[in-house]
Amino acid sequence: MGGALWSGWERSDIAPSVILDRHCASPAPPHRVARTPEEIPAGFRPEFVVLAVKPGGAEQAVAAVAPWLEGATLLSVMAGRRCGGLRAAARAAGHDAPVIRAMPNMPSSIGRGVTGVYAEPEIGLVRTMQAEALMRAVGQVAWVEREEQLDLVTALSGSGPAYVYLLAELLEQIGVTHGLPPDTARLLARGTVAGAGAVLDASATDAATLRRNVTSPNGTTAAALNVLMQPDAWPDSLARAIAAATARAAELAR
Ligand SMILES: NC(=O)C1=CN([C@@H]2O[C@H](COP(=O)(O)OP(=O)(O)OC[C@H]3O[C@@H](n4cnc5c(N)ncnc54)[C@H](O)[C@@H]3O)[C@@H](O)[C@H]2O)C=CC1
Ligand SMILES: O=C(O)[C@@H]1CCC=N1
Repeated sequence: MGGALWSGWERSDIAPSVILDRHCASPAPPHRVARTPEEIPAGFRPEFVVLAVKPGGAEQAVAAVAPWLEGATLLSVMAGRRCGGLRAAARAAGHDAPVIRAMPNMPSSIGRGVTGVYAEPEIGLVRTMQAEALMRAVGQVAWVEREEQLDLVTALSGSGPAYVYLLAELLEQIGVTHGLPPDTARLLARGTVAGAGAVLDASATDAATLRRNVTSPNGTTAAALNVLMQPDAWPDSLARAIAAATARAAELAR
């Protein structure tokens, strides 16, 4: 995810930055990569320190970047991990860094992400605007008022691209199972998901109306939707999936 965000930030006019990751390719100057904290230039004073490690690595990562936290805001994209816990980790490392949490998603890598953002109440306007600008560089932004709402955002849009890819995967598999050549099934499945997404993007029409526009009375779509829209079919399985992901985000907080 850090790489996806970076690809957007690199295209924008972000101030000189240092990426700390053993696995990162070298960015274009004036940005640079550090394989270890020791390689971060002395005197570097970042306005934001972005945490994009796995949630379980938060404490270790905060400790590693502690020397650069003075005057900086922590911007975490980690699922679950709460502002309070991250702030405590920063305090334990010697700095009382304010925390903003963002939950982006993978289309951020092509500037088409959607990000839910939450800021601690005492975060000032300048930092709020800066965080918004960072996330707008990779797509659309929606602020949430309560931190726990980010768990639902994580389940809905953070993980959401995986649900859409699963749909493409299953359509392709079913096409092959029922006799289409694999290349044809792949083209049709991917093209359908991508094309339907593009229409959603290009139109202000709500999704239910777009669905109805495809659905001829007594036609093929109606036959399929009669299966998918049964209360115990997609409405139930998707609701349970989102609930499971939301609960997992809350677990990660602990
Ligand atoms: N993958 C996704 O679509 C999304 C992920 N996230 C969040 O982003 C975070 C990262 O997830 P992924 O990118 O999927 O994981 P990943 O495993 O692909 O990337 C983590 C990166 O952190 C680096 N790293 C780990 N510990 C480090 C340390 N102490 N110092 C420097 N670098 C370190 C690793 O080398 C790796 O490149 C997670 O907290 C996840 O919840 C949030 C939104 C979407
Ligand atoms: O699966 C995860 O935990 C992360 C958070 C949202 C997308 N990937």
